[in-house]
Amino acid sequence: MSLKQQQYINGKWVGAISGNTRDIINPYNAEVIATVPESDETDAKVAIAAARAAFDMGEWSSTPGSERGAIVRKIAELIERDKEELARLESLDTGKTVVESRGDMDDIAGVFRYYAELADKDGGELIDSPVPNSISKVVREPVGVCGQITPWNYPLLQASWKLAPSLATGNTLIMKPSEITPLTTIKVFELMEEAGVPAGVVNLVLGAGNTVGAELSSNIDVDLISFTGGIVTGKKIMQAASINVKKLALELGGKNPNIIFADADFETAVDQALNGVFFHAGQICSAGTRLIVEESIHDEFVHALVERVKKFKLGSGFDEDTQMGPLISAEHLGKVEKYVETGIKEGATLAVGGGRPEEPELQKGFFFLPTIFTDCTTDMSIVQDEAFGPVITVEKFRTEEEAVKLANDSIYGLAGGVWTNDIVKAERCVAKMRMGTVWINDFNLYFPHAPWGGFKQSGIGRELGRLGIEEYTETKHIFQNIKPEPINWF
Ligand SMILES: NC(=O)c1ccc[n+]([C@@H]2O[C@H](COP(=O)([O-])OP(=O)(O)OC[C@H]3O[C@@H](n4cnc5c(N)ncnc54)[C@H](O)[C@@H]3O)[C@@H](O)[C@H]2O)c1
Ligand SMILES: C[N+](C)(C)CC=O
Repeated sequence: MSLKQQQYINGKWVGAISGNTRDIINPYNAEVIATVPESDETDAKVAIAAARAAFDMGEWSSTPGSERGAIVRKIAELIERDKEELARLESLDTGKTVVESRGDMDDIAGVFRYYAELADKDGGELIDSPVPNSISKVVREPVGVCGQITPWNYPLLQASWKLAPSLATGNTLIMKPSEITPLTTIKVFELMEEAGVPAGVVNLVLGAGNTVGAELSSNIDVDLISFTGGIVTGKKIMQAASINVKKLALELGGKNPNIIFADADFETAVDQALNGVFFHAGQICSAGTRLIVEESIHDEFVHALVERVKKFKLGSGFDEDTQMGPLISAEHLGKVEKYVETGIKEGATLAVGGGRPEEPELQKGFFFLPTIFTDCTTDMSIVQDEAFGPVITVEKFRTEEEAVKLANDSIYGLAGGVWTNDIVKAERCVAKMRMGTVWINDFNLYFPHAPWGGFKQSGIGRELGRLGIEEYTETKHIFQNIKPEPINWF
């Protein structure tokens, strides 16, 4: 592997101060694929100091937006140049199919291109001042030092949603990828160095959440913390960030309803209900794992899903005919197994799957069969909790109102879908669905131009789109008196 198996602090590739390392595991066969530094709070403090000094020096924040944009565009070009290497690295690290990883790399380059274009587009706003002889204007400035913490399921994609807008707006940053999937993030730091990002502006620290992540969340020199991950960690970060009232952006989990009306195009809805869940073995925050199906087509719909699921080809992400890879780790496999056991205990009916595959070649990896539960109700924990694996729960409904009520019965509010050929009905449902993204006759589509984020406990703030850039800026009002004179009050 030509990758530097190190972290990047203040423009230098370094190991952990303690000398500790961590093995990175291939989820397909549990083999070690890399060994990287395992840092702790001490290394995080050094990286934070570097980012603070770089920001306070002001070189990057005062670089014209067009020049910052050119560097961000260069990063996009380098990602496109190294797309195949990056995609293979992502599949090696996560187990997802290389076809999916290639798609991710296209999306990631697109995110850098999108924010490169926005880097010089905000010249501020002149206000029509109510005060005579004055100029009132509003400008947006970088927030400062940003701590960025990412999960293991879409390692580089989630990193790109943070790196590109924060760089375009002139911030400095410290990124901590998930300790189990750091490889493509390391590679992109190599590319950012090659693109000419100045030393200290971008810093990469590798280590665990309760050490490096906790330091980033609580250190008073960090002005903003942007986190993507689980709800439990999100709550801890929110608490830690209160130390200096950091700005906070949280992209948390989801339990995403997918409503199928009887008048939807049947074949398309079946196909897309599968697509909406089983990519990356269901390890997707916005996976449509909560199917809510109109009673009149329920049995036929479930039958069609089950017949398709039985034929899924599980295997190595590098085999072109593999449709679904493994789960990320032995620990996560254990969690999904427990979730399925709970479903059975709660009285849901197992329609297909429910265990590990039997093929000898899949025994070393962390594989779990695609699974469908029917006879599910909202009081079951399997309907309320994120499975983060290849598991669908199916509920039935009779009326439109009931469908929407079921869909909203959740602490989460990340995403949802509605399938129907009656567009007025779809619009009525969407207006009542409490989620950050709702798809009509589609599922799981996202692109850099539209914001992404959650209602309710799925998060705070938005990534992507223009809102994604606003997360990384502070708003300043500047008032100028152009005819100053004494008031003679005192
Ligand atoms: N909303 C979104 O866009 C989105 C996208 C991807 C994943 N997710 C969510 O991410 C979760 C899966 O990812 P995960 O298992 O890596 O999540 P996680 O919360 O376990 O870990 C995410 C990151 O937080 C770090 N971390 C852990 N404890 C920490 C602490 N005390 N302080 C600071 N950082 C800490 C981890 O090291 C990792 O880098 C799912 O819930 C999924 O829905 C959400
Ligand atoms: C946001 N998304 C869909 C790319 C990944 C969620 O896990």
